[in-house]
Amino acid sequence: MILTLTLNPSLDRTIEVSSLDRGTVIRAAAARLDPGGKGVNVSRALLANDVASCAVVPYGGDEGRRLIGLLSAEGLDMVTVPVRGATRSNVTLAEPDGTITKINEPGTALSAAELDTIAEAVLSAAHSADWVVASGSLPPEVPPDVYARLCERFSSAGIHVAVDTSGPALLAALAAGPALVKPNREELAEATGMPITRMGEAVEAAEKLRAAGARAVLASLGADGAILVTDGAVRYGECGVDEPRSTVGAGDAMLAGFLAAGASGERALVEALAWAAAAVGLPGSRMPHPCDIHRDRVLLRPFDPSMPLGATTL
Ligand SMILES: Nc1ncnc2c1ncn2[C@@H]1O[C@H](COP(=O)(O)OP(=O)(O)OP(=O)(O)O)[C@@H](O)[C@H]1O
Ligand SMILES: O=P(O)(O)OC[C@@]1(O)O[C@H](CO)[C@@H](O)[C@@H]1O
Repeated sequence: MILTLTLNPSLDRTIEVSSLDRGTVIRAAAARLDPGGKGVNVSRALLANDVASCAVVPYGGDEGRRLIGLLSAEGLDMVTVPVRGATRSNVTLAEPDGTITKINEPGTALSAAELDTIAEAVLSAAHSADWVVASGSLPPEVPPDVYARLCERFSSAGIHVAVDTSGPALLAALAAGPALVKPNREELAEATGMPITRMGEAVEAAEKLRAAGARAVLASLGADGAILVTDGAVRYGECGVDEPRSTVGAGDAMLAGFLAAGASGERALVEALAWAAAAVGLPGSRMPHPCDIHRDRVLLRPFDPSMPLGATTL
């Protein structure tokens, strides 16, 4: 079983616009609402592919109740923790050429008592977990070492921890020795202070994250695919998408596919790339089902350090 923790979940509203003209009234072509937050999406992708998962989800206010309603309608196995502050809403503006503009609210602060309750919920749900996934940004005032402390706790109990976050929370988590981190290109650059313009720099940055404590690094590089850097091996692959609809949540689908396939080696990388590409082909932060996933489109290639990386995407 894969347990996910999302300290800062969201309602994800996707608004399709024909163009984005600042300072004008824009009439939207369509809109959709998805449950969101990185760990929540990992659990949704696992559920869609019949892999056992449970999501720990703090929620508050009308938005929080709506979030839990949407997740219940999907049939997600959850431990919900009521908190005082309202759950945030994140907005994606999607243009016809695939350009995405995303506005993420900061979320509302969690008190020390609320954090303790959430940690207890994670600890009691983790008894049957093989992996704990700590994903997404931290709400305001949450100490940056919160994922690091979870990591220490679970690693000593023999439960693997995967972390997908950014900034100080990622740096603190690295020092606690997570089994896996899943940075995107911006997070790799931010965590290492290196510009990432070529594949060789991405691998070098991933090695720095390993030197800082992560055992394996699955780095997502947008349309350029992903690298898996482990002890003694660098693997690279990509997967084309016929008609990209939304990259939002593609990294979460990638992490879910990787864990579902055993979290190591080529097979897990193929699965990660196939799930991520499938998510890119779906609107909003919809997670892929088996019928959306095409493993035969994945190409694993020898890694070329001089390969330039394209423009970054969200
Ligand atoms: N335009 C694209 N075409 C094909 N595959 C893509 C494209 N964009 C993303 N992907 C796939 O999705 C994976 C994850 O994308 P990205 O690096 O943008 O993750 P992310 O920033 O963590 O996403 P999110 O935080 O929204 O989940 C990439 O490694 C790649 O495999
Ligand atoms: O603000 P964070 O926590 O970094 O990211 C939150 C978020 O952008 O991540 C998911 C996609 O990965 C969305 O469902 C959600 O809106």
